[in-house]
Amino acid sequence: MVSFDARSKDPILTLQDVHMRFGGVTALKGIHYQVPRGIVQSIIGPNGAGKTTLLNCISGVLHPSEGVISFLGRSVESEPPHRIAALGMSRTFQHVALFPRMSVLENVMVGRHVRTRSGFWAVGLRTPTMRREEAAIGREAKAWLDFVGLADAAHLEAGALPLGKQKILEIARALATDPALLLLDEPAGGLNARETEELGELIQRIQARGITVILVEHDMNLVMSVSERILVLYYGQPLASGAPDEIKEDPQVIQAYLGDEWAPEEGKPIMNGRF
Ligand SMILES: Nc1ncnc2c1ncn2[C@@H]1O[C@H](COP(=O)(O)OP(=O)(O)OP(=O)(O)O)[C@@H](O)[C@H]1O
Repeated sequence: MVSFDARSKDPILTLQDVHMRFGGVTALKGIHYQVPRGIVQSIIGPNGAGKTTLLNCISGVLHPSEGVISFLGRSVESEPPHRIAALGMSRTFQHVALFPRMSVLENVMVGRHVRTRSGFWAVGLRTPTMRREEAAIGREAKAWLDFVGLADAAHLEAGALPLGKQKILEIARALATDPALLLLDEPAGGLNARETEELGELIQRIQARGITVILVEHDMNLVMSVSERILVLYYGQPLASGAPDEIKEDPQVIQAYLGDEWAPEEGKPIMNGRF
């Protein structure tokens, strides 16, 4: 078992003995882990290793069968997703989940409403207070679109954007909740090399704003370039944890991913493809 002490004494997220069972399948088998504030923490592992299940447990989409998950010092393993979001955790999904008929700007405004008193649908009543709040939400949503580089697309229908831009829009919507912790589930899936590079830059700018990022991703170039620390999951258990250079050279990780016959030649990068 890999147990990792946080560098910081005040981790943003702590997992203690987290198990997740689906009938006869045990997707997570006793995860102990801590994520320090302010880092980009990646979670990698072969298909079926339990990465998405772990994100779902952290964000309240699933409740773990056993174990404790603390976010900002508070146990959240039994909380519903909206309450966890209100505490300052936000996420994107592996498959884009936007409102395709709404504009790009409106999609971000929906994210922002997590933080407001009136709520998205109540705005339809249009009292003066709500109108003021709505105008402020619009300004903040525009600022986030600007931040991710989608300001020019603000009034387009979200469903009309190419996939790469829809994925960035999902990130803008997640950021609009003002998260302390942002979970990204395979954000590079379906992106081309240039878009993936831009995504990497965006993740670094998000981190520079003080937001902790947990990244689940198969694109190893992206993972290696943005992560401060990487957790490798294998059959529902942590196999290794460390800085990118340590993970690249970890024989157990190489074996888990590639098998002995794919061991790299001396001096060549190990993880430079998609798994
Ligand atoms: N709702 C579910 N019901 C039953 N089994 C599930 C469910 N969700 C996940 N599993 C199983 O749990 C294990 C972990 O799945 P998970 O999707 O978390 O892996 P992953 O590492 O995210 O994989 P990928 O890289 O392919 O997305 C797999 O064996 C999967 O079949």
